[in-house]
Amino acid sequence: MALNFNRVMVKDQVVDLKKGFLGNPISIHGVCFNGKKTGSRIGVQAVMQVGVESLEISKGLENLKGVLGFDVVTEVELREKGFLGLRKTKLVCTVGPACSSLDDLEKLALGGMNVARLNMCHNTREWHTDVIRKIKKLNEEKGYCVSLMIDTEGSQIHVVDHGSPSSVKAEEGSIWYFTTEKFEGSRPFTVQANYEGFSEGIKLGDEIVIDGGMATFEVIEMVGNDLRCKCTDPGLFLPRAKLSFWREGKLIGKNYELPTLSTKDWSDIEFGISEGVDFIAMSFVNDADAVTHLKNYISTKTPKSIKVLAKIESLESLHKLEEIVEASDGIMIARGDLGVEIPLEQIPTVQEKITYICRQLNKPVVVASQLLESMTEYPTPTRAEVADVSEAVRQYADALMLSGESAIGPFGQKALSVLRMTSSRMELWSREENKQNFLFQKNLGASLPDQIAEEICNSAAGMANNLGLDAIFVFTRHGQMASLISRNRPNPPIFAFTDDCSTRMALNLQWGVTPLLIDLSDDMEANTNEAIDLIKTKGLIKEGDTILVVSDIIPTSTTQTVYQSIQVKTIA
Ligand SMILES: Nc1ncnc2c1ncn2[C@@H]1O[C@H](COP(=O)(O)OP(=O)(O)O)[C@@H](O)[C@H]1O
Ligand SMILES: C=C(OP(=O)(O)O)C(=O)O
Ligand SMILES: [K+]
Ligand SMILES: [Mg+2]
Repeated sequence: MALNFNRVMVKDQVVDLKKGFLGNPISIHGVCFNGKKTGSRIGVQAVMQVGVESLEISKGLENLKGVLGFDVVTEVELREKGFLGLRKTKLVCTVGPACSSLDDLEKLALGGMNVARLNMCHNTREWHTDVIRKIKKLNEEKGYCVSLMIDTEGSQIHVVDHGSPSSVKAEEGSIWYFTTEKFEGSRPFTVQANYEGFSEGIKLGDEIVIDGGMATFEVIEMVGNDLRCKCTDPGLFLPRAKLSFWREGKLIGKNYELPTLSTKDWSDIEFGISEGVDFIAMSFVNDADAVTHLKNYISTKTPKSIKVLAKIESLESLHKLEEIVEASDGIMIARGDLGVEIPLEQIPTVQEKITYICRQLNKPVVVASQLLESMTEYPTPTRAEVADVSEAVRQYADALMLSGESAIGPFGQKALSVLRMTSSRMELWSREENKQNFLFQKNLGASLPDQIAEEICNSAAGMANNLGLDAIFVFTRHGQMASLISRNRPNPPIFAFTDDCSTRMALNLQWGVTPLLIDLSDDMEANTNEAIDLIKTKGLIKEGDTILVVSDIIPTSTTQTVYQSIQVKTIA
């Protein structure tokens, strides 16, 4: 439901919420309804539903941001399909020129896009700002809940110019000149690379592989820093094609001399922070330190919790997988570049291993690249692509990602619906056929309350499955409890009630979790009743439905007892 009002009556005075009250930015802090004072967000809903008698004003517009309760898409899905029908696997769409209008973005949101990804490799700052504003507008004015992710360019050796804006064919035996020197207009058989040191350490006879195998060249002459090469395996140069260097069948680790985050990446990160994005995906992470460094940096720059996803796309990162997963807030399996660095036949097993480790260590994992590649051009996917998507769902990835399919393809919405339907189908099958693979439980918590939380969440998932309950309600400030339940991949949907906007947006990437914004107090009984009422008033829960309620709200005052509980409630 959207907060689609700009003005309210405050003590008989009309207040423009955008302009503020007496020159101060304002938010609705408390609302009197039927003589009873309620908190901010509950109150806001009362405003919309029945009108209010009076408002109390406090500073900061924060409370107005975001939307109470369900986002519009989940609400419709729930109404149509019931609790068990809610899709568990989350969907990420790369936004590009083919889908950047408000209308197209709304269609993707309606089609189930949970996270919009902006790849900072492409396009201008203004273009990215415009897309971010549009998505926020859809969330705030129309009640969608689409999180924002920026993806850093990373240090990669790639083609800047190969003499054409589109792809160019390299024929067997043709001679090409690789340089970093910029050239004007068209210079046939010349390729400009982005990185000065691209040819350092290269010897005669080494190979240059384009985009992980699109074409291959052999170095036949060194001309200063430039290379003259002969095409030994014909193929295509796409714009911005990636270059990798091989000797005697082995990758030469050239990328490692470059920093994980370039000057441009830092400036893009600065931009992401100032625009208040929810996730930063970091390209070419090679160790945990790079992730920790970025996370620390973000925490000094903004109070908002921005999640850092490490992209696994280098050979090096596979050697340090566990430490990288532990240091980050989530992982993206960037199969595109990974397939340049390791033999393609290893991708499926590596993917399975990464998704499993992420689940054990309780970090969300996104499977990315080429899921429905043929749909970048054609309106239907190949059978093999559908099988690949299903396999990622069977492995319990948290999320699936579209790249060119949505960014530049004319069938982006259709590709999204293929992801949606394929994942729902696989989820249903796993559940009905009892194919779920259970997790080897690894204990994560160090302190007693953390260990209790973990045990509660493991038991909650088991109980919900064994008893065939309708839904799991979890109250969570930082999202930890919700993700611990999600880690068990239970059958019923997980409704995560939080009063923190960034927690809500971060939970959008977690398997089976529907995040809802609500007013939370230290009184758990009141919280539970409010949550049930919220769903009841919408007619989405009925008498006799049985839900599991999990909470671990550590009270704000130290004199109160810590309240960690698990209850079963049958709706009266
Ligand atoms: N913001 C953008 N502006 C223009 N083109 C884009 C944008 N984002 C993505 N693209 C296009 O979509 C393709 C797929 O995008 P992406 O998933 O980011 O993969 P990659 O950059 O690795 O090819 C890109 O190659 C590029 O052609
Ligand atoms: C997702 C990936 O990264 P990017 O699109 O940024 O190269 C990938 O390499 O698969
Ligand atoms: K990138
Ligand atoms: Mg990549």
